[in-house]
Amino acid sequence: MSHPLLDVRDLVVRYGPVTAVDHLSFSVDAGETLALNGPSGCGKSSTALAVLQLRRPDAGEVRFEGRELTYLTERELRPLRPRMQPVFQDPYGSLSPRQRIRDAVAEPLKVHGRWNPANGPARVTELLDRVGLDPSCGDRRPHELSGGQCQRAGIARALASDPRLLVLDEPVSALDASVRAGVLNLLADLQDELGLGYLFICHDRAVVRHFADRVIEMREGRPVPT
Ligand SMILES: Nc1ncnc2c1ncn2[C@@H]1O[C@H](COP(=O)(O)OP(=O)(O)OP(=O)(O)O)[C@@H](O)[C@H]1O
Repeated sequence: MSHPLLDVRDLVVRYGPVTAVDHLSFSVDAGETLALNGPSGCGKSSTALAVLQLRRPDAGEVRFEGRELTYLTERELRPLRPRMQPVFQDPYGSLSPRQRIRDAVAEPLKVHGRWNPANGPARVTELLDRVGLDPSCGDRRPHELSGGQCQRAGIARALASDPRLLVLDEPVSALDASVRAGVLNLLADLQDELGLGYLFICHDRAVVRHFADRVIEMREGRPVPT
């Protein structure tokens, strides 16, 4: 039986007395972009963290490729984590400042036991090329790249794990308007090519309308009619 790539039912995230996500349900298919849109504090990032199981939800179900994640231990989650990758807002903050870009992109291959000294370096160069970065960028550190280049490097690192779902938490919000379109076009091309599902979190309604197949408008942890 076919199932959505990601199926979230009645998700609840609380921080003490604050209910950040209040019985939210949605699904994302392969090759589809679902956007969560809404003002600061409406629960978008809390939803992203709960989907990724980086913060365990207080209630609800998160099914990824048909498998319920909320009951799994960290050990059981480990083999699934490469398949659902985050891309965060701050391109500099999501890469280690001392690590060369080439090593940052190679790291997931090494961690997941897919590094082969014979073709690993070529795979890294291929990933850099796929996100529109010159191979020379691989020798630099994050602060030696522009914000847009750095975000592309973060996307290359996410792709190194061969993900099926990208959780994109405000991926272009820290970028100048002039480089935003380039990164969004890259994400659209990657989706077409690889059939990736995107959970796209963005407070900018114009960007969301342009980029997403479907939009959930959120207020206070809940969907509101658009
Ligand atoms: N670690 C935390 N501890 C306590 N409260 C938190 C924590 N993280 C988020 N919150 C609260 O949960 C609610 C939802 O926050 P969340 O960051 O998920 O919203 P958001 O829509 O992503 O906002 P932003 O765009 O500003 O990041 C807010 O009221 C916020 O103050």
